[in-house]
Amino acid sequence: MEIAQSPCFDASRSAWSPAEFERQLRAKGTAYHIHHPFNVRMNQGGCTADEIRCWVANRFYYQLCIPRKDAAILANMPDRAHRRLWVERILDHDGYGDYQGCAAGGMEAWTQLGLAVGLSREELWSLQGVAPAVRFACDAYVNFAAKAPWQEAVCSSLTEMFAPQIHKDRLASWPLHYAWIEPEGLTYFRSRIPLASRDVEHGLAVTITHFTTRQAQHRALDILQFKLDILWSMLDGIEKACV
Ligand SMILES: O=C(O)c1cc(C(=O)O)c2c(n1)C(=O)C(=O)c1cc(C(=O)O)[nH]c1-2
Repeated sequence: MEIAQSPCFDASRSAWSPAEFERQLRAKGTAYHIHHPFNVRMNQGGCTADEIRCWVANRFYYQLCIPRKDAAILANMPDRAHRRLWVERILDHDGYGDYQGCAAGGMEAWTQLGLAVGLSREELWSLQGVAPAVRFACDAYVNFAAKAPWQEAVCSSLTEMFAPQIHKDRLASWPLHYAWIEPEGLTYFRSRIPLASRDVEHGLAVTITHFTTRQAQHRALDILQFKLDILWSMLDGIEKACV
């Protein structure tokens, strides 16, 4: 898949230091979907119950795609040490073992969110309410992860640098604005905060080690922008389908 290239940079300039490269990656947070009008309105309490249900049902497709894209990356990773770290991401979402407690996994936690907002398990898992634009956006992420060199796919996961804040915002604002949602329904958001930070530590280490010329570092920024665009497009699709 072709990633759009940022317009003007001088490839002959020397590489950024790791610290400056990380700063440049983190600066991409200004384009995170935390700033999307639908997300802003949702966190300000402006959504109806139907709009919240619609967002939860559509976002479930993203939840479903994350372990599939992580499995695709795992398959492309030649190195055992990286695979040992990466496999945790799949288990985080799919769950493992006897399905008690945390082992139930993120998709089950998202299902509990669905139940808390008034969706049935069947409605959620049937994917009936998923808008085509949301499917296309999520599928683009899975396809990119399967086809790109694994380090590029790892780089595309770095939007997780910005995810703890979006989860914290929901934990702070939803109980105030949407008191009808049982607090246990918000467990998914709470659970992701430490996991996202752990994922980012590995993702940043891979990215900083792999993209070592100025040209490559710009490529990493373009990949991150591609993933930011996926998340933004998802919310565009959700806004169109749900409002
Ligand atoms: O709720 C959100 O806004 C949000 C965003 C993102 C993200 O930035 O990609 C992830 C998640 N949540 C999330 O829960 C999650 O498990 C996750 C995994 C990944 C990834 O790219 O591997 N992103 C995200």
